[in-house]
Parts: sequence; C-alpha cells; structure tokens
Amino acid sequence: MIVKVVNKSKHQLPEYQTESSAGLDLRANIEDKITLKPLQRALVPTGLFMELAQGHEAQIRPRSGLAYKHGITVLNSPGTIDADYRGEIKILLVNLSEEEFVIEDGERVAQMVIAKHEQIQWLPVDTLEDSTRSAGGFGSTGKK
Ligand SMILES: O=c1ccn([C@H]2C[C@H](O)[C@@H](COP(=O)(O)OP(=O)(O)OP(=O)(O)O)O2)c(=O)[nH]1
Ligand SMILES: [Mg+2]
Repeated sequence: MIVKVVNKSKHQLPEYQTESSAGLDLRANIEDKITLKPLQRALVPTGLFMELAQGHEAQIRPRSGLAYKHGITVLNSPGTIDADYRGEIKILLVNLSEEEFVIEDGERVAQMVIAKHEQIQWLPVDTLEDSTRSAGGFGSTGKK
C-alpha cells in the first residue's frame, strides 16, 4: 500500500527492519535530548505527517527491547492515528523503571503498525443471541 508522507524530520523515513516486520520503527526528531525520570512521560515528535486511506489506522506501539531493558513504553499503547489526522505523528512515552532514561535525537523509540479497521452502524435491540460463553469473562473459563 502506498501512503503519502511529509517528512519534516532530520531523519530517513521509518523502515521495516526485516522482510516480514509488521512495524515501522519511528525515530525521535528532537533538538535536545529528553531525559525521562522514573514515571515521567513525554510527547516525542517524529517530524512525520501522513495521509492514510479511509478504513485504515496506524497503531503506535512500544519496542520490546526498550521496554525490557529500560522500562520505556508507550503510555497510551496502542496509540491510534486516525486516517483523517494530518498533524504530526507524536509518541507518548513513559518511563516505568527506577532509572532515568535519555532519549537521543534519531533514536528508534516506538514502532508503527498500519491496520485495517471497520466503522460500524448500531442496530439497537432489546436482547442479544445467547452463546456458550454467555456473560462469562475475566477468568471464567477452566474453573469448576
Ligand atoms: O499516540 C498518538 C495518538 C494520537 N495521535 C494523534 C493522531 C490521532 O488521530 C489524534 C487523536 O488521537 P486520539 O483520538 O487518541 O486522542 P483524543 O484524546 O481522543 O483526542 P481527539 O479529541 O483529538 O480525538 O492524535 C498521535 O499523534 N499519537
Ligand atoms: Mg479521539
């Protein structure tokens, strides 16, 4: 799929790191380093603007390496980029570790997955078709 993009960052366009990667790694586009203290959050700019086709969204997800090694994750994960959004793509990072973490310009801090989605129309009714699960949830299966 071809996606129009305006790259106002100092960096190359996000790339798939391997042949079958689902996510495009997103780079921080910042003038000065950002230091995240424990439990601090920051909205990290990417310098990227894009135009997705209707029926598509972009999901901003954490990178597992940063999460595992440094406790850095995407606070609103998965962040949702709507197809009609024309603003700058930004990444909301939070530091869940007990150590400071420094974000460098150009660092790959998150990844973006493009996905198809539906938009629905409601059909208001009084009752729903029953099912085997019925209203069971939140650990209801496998119990006696
Ligand atoms: O991680 C994110 C999440 C959102 N956005 C942008 C694109 C998205 O289309 C817009 C709105 O996001 P969302 O609907 O999650 O935020 P909201 O708090 O509901 O704001 P709004 O009232 O603008 O929809 O903000 C980002 O750049 N990064
Ligand atoms: Mg919204």
